[in-house]
Amino acid sequence: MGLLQDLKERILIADGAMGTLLYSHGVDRCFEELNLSKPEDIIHIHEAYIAAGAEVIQTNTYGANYVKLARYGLEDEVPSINRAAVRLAKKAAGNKAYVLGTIGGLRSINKSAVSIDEVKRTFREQLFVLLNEDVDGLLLETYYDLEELQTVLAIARKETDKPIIAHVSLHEVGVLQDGTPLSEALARLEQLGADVIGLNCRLGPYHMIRSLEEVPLPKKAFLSAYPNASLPDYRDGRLIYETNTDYFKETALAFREQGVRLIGGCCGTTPKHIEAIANALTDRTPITEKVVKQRHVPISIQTNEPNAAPPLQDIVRKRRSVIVELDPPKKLGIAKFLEGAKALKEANIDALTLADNSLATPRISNMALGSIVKEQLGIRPLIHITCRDRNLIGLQSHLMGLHTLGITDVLAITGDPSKIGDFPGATSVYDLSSFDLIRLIRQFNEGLSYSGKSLGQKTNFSIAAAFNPNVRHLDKAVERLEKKIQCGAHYFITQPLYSERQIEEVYEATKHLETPIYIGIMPLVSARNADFLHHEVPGITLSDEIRSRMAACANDPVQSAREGIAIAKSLIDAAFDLFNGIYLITPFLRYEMTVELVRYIHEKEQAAQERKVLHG
Ligand SMILES: Cc1cc2nc3c(=O)[nH]c(=O)nc-3n(C[C@H](O)[C@H](O)[C@H](O)COP(=O)(O)OP(=O)(O)OC[C@H]3O[C@@H](n4cnc5c(N)ncnc54)[C@H](O)[C@@H]3O)c2cc1C
Ligand code: MET
Ligand SMILES: [Zn+2]
Repeated sequence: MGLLQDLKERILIADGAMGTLLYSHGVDRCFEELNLSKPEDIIHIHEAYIAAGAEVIQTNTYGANYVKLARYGLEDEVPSINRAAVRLAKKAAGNKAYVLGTIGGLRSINKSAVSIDEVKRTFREQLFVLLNEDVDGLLLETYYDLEELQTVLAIARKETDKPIIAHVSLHEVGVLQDGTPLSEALARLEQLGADVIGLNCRLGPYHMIRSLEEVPLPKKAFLSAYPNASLPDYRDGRLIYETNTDYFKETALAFREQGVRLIGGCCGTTPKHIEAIANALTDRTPITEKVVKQRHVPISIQTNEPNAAPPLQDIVRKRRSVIVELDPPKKLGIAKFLEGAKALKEANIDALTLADNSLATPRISNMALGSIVKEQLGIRPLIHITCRDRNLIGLQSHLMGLHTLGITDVLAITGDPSKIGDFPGATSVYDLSSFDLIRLIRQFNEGLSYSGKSLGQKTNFSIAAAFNPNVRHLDKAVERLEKKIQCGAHYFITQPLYSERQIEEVYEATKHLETPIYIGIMPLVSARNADFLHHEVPGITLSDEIRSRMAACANDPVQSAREGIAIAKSLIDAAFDLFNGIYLITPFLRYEMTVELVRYIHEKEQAAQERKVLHG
């Protein structure tokens, strides 16, 4: 008899957690390395699960891959650790249990932390060792990212005919983190050839059962569930799980009612939990019919008001567009800021962009000021959002706040690291990369939170992303733009550029993109300001001519500003015919400078239009 033949006829019981069990016994190092250094401990755990009733056990190889072992300097031990793991499990199992070779997912909340190429490479290496050791089947578990699981499952299916069990992990009931309903995800896994499909980790039985209520009995595959013992509690720096195992008796019956044929445990479970399941399931006959609960799809309310202004990406595609940055003050008191905002509105800008603690220095919240300029002055605020200052919870709360305030224009950026700012000891969060943040906002626009949970409404964000052309290899920066477009960026805004030649180079390097770009221009205010940018800001190089022009008026602030404006005007001239979008950065709240430049752009535009009319 084989594993699948058995599953056809009856419910099988699997083992529970390895990692959390070791951890609860005080092991606080690489769990998989113990296959080499403490083999008897691992055998002992396998035996305890079998004694409790497990008929299917898994190798201690959840994190025995190149990426995770490298954290312990053990990346060269992938073959030896996996080989040892299978031998230990087989020794414990004898002919009493099937041995599954476990491979764990790599991507969690941060999708871009591990590339798909790396996923494939890492997976193949571990897969071949496990298959060579002749496991009875494979357990692909704890995959939050469906793309990753589909990729590795396809590889495994090509390489072996042995049973493959494929498990996703959920943050929310019934839905994966990208919004895919569980039933659809499992159907895809079945289609890719998984023999057993189901869930493990993150959720306890209650939420898993609710999730499975929406899943029909698969046609060819079998369902499985390895719930956590409970939701974890955080005590004295440790994650603690519920230890009451009676609850697992009731839930085993509920899993059976959902058509689950392979029931085990994940984090926090122990041999006692498995024993409870085994005691409860005296009748191992699987159900063959099931009433499936319809997934509750919340009605999405589109927030797009009929007369809402078109998004900036549409405006800049059609006509000249000027947006201006006016940074929130570093001190309390916003009178001068509001004066500047008003003057810029009168000069006729399309949006006022508000930085998010730029240079990692605290400023008045740009959300607060954005709301004030919108409500009091009728200005369209464009809010920069860094990944530096807010974790995944804070970012989502921030986005919901912006939506609630009716602010729809955002710029998703990594953010200058805290090290460079006024509080170098502060944490730079970076739960998400700029790519992930762009994806998150796009997901909000579909009405879904990061974990795939419905937000009840769709947001309507227009998503800008940053473009830094001040790098050695412009082609690499352009590759990042392409990736940002894939993630959902609607348009780009560049760092300030300081030479006509560079503006042309940027045009040449990006003319194949259909996504609009606003070219950044920041007027210089003094020779010192020019020297600072040239010598101290990575990537920014000012031409000798510009620096000597600024140096020539070093002791005359009025003349310096004039010269700065003149230089900015020639940069505008260079950008004018190549790009519709101009992004002006106001230096040190000196808004009279950017006001003058906005006027210059509009006059130039008007003259160009008149010429066009004249010449037909
Ligand atoms: C329009 C604009 C507005 C900004 N506003 C703010 C703000 O409000 N607050 C703030 O703190 N910061 C701000 N910044 C700065 C920005 O956060 C950092 O400069 C950032 O690293 C570049 O943009 P990003 O965050 O999208 O970078 P990403 O494209 O996410 O890049 C992140 C990091 O990857 C590396 N990288 C990027 N491109 C390359 C390349 N071609 N070659 C090698 N390495 C590369 C760099 O280390 C870079 O810092 C702004 C930048 C721009 C262009
Ligand atoms: C993090 S999910 C659990 C992985 C593995 N099955 C273990 O119990 O250690
Ligand atoms: Zn787990």
